[in-house]
Amino acid sequence: VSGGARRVQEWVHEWGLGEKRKRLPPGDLGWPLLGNMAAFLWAFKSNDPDSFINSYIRRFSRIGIYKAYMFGTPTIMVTIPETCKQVLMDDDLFVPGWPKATCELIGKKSFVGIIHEEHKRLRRLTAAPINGCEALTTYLEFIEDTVVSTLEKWAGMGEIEFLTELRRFTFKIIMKIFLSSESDSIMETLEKVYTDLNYGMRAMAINIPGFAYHKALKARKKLVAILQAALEERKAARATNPPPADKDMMDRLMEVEDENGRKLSNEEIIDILIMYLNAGHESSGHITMWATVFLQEHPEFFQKAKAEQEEIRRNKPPMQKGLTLREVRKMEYLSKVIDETLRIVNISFVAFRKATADVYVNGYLIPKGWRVQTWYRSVHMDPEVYPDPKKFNPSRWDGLTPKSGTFLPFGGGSRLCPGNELAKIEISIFLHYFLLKYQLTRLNPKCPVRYLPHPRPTDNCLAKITKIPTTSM
Ligand code: HEM
Repeated sequence: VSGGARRVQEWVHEWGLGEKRKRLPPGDLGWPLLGNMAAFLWAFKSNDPDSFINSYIRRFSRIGIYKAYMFGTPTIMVTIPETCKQVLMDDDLFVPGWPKATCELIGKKSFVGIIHEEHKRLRRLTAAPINGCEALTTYLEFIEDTVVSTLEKWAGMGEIEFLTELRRFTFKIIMKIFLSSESDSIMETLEKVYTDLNYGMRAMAINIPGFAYHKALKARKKLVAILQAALEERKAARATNPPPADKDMMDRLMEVEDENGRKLSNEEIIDILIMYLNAGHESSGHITMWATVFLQEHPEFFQKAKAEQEEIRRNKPPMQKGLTLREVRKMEYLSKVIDETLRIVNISFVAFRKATADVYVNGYLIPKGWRVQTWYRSVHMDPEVYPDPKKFNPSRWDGLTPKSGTFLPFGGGSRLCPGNELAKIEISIFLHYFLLKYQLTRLNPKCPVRYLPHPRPTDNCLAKITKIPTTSM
């Protein structure tokens, strides 16, 4: 950045810090207004997204904390396990600080906009019915039936967009948990609208026709209208009928009261649903696709993973119909495949926080009110933590228990993903049935990858799923 432009940016944003500004970490605030977004977008639109953080490491060494100007605000980026951990574990000094686009699209009353006790209460209410052992056992059969019938269907379909189909599959599962009594047509409409919402999530908040954010705002309006209608219908039904015995998450959210007897407003329920339905299908859909693709590209890992699943099938008691949670938890090698996929794909490459007071990390100042980005991606792609990081190698997990802060695919601290167990189970069950019976043939195996908002092949993984003729179930 030219000296003059840099000085203007620094003067505007750092002057108020007085002498303390000397304690800021190294870096620069880039160009006025744009900041460092051009460099970030350049890297993430190329085939080497890591070149963005690597340029800081090259210039200032691997200190794990740099200053920049991102998404319209001065930002401190933390990029190594030690600095990320310090930010993630301190709920008082760091609260969520997502860019405007994310907050507006996911909703201010969702978890991105609430903190401390309110956040804890709504997490308690919503996390156990998703991730608890009892809940997972309940969902297992539904997931399994869906996997078996979906794979069967795909095998008869010829060419499919594998990623698009997988997102439909994971959406079906999250709908079952959250809105089980809604119709298939609502589900289909919601799923389509979510694609537009998602593309706007990591975009600049430019509300002009033609920009991703504009389209995504329209998508949000549609989602709100659909969920509002569903909510009102349920409220009307409850006025005359007793509450249903079989509750989904919308029912739970409608019933919950705080210690003063206050119920959640429609707006709160809708924002929480929009957040969960989005977070609950995008990432798992993408990771399932990548795990399948990586296995198919590496026959030696495919065979090893398949042998484990065959062993599980052989040892199943003859009267037992489906898989049990215990069996899924015994899939040791498959779990390494999934962890390695999570590490290398980095679906959530970064999370956003805001400092509530001046705080020092590794001796450097994070000023009150500045944004903080925890770069999960650079932790996972750090050769000091994971040698040869670009190589997909499930065996790197043999005998390895990752040190705290070194493996953050689901984040950490109080914001740790509440769907992590559910996601792993969905992916494991899918791979179990896929490995036993099917294969994937991509039409464009060398198709370029787009990294924003999530890494995906630009053709959404056009492929054929076919039965492997020699295997019998
Ligand atoms: C492979 C799949 C998934 C990945 C990689 C993933 C990743 C993450 C990450 C990294 C975070 C933390 C963000 C932060 O630090 O602020 C997060 C939060 C969250 N995830 Fe997931 N997730 C996955 C699946 C799911 C599923 C299946 C659900 C729903 C059932 C879900 C619901 C959420 C919610 C609601 C949050 C916000 C938590 C909070 O702020 O308290 N995720 N996820």
